[in-house]
Amino acid sequence: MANESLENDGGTGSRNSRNIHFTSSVDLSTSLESSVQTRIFKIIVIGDSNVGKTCLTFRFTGGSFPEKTEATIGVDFREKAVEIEGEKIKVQVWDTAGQERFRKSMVEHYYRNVHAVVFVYDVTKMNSFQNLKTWIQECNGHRVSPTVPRVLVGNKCDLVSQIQVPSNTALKFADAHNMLLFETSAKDPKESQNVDSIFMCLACRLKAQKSLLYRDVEREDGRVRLSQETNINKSICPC
Ligand SMILES: Nc1nc2c(ncn2[C@@H]2O[C@H](COP(=O)(O)OP(=O)(O)OP(=O)(O)O)[C@@H](O)[C@H]2O)c(=O)[nH]1
Ligand SMILES: [Mg+2]
Repeated sequence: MANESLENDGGTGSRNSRNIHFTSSVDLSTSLESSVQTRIFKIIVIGDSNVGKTCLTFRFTGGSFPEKTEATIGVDFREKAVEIEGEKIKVQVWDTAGQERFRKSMVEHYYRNVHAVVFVYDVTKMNSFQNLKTWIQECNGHRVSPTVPRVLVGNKCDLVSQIQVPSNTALKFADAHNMLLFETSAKDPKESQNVDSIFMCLACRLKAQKSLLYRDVEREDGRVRLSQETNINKSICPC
């Protein structure tokens, strides 16, 4: 995947959105000094096309709802620096493509070294909820450890009159799969904090896993990819 560059940013023009670039690489030896500072948590966002994955990740990292999105091709990276109980952490969100034709060559990369998984459905589309089983199977099929935290997100709750997936049905499903359930809206500004809680809750759980390595660099094909700094959001654990 070295030097791979996918130009789509979901039409959002997000300044926090980054495509795949493994071009800014240096020898490991020259960058280790600064590598012990910040942990990076890789969180992937999975689900049917059109459920609002891009909008949710944009809301978390950019703080707003994108006016226009296009189907994600491959993956868009969005990153947010947060501070939890005094520790600076980078939350690296992988906004994946829901359409099979835009994701098939990328699936291995999605699940590789993933720290947490967010499964999204659209509360106004029963089909997107029923398809969660398939997304969970795909995740399990890629040897994602059961210890990797997973959460379930029902998006588009602002469309109250169109809701097809009852909360108690979603809750039962979440319980059965050992996941927390968030019902929210990427569009409704009043839900903004709730959207933040999805990712901050996962970051808090990951922070507690002391086994996760400290790193500011990632080995990729024998080289090292530098990560970029973004705004720091100080927070206490929302869980
Ligand atoms: N009403 C409402 N519309 C939303 C919400 N979130 C997303 N949308 C709309 O749903 C459509 C799809 O949103 P995206 O975020 O692009 O969907 P996606 O899951 O990233 O789709 P793929 O990239 O194809 O996998 C867009 O028209 C958004 O404006 C929400 O919370 N409420
Ligand atoms: Mg998308």
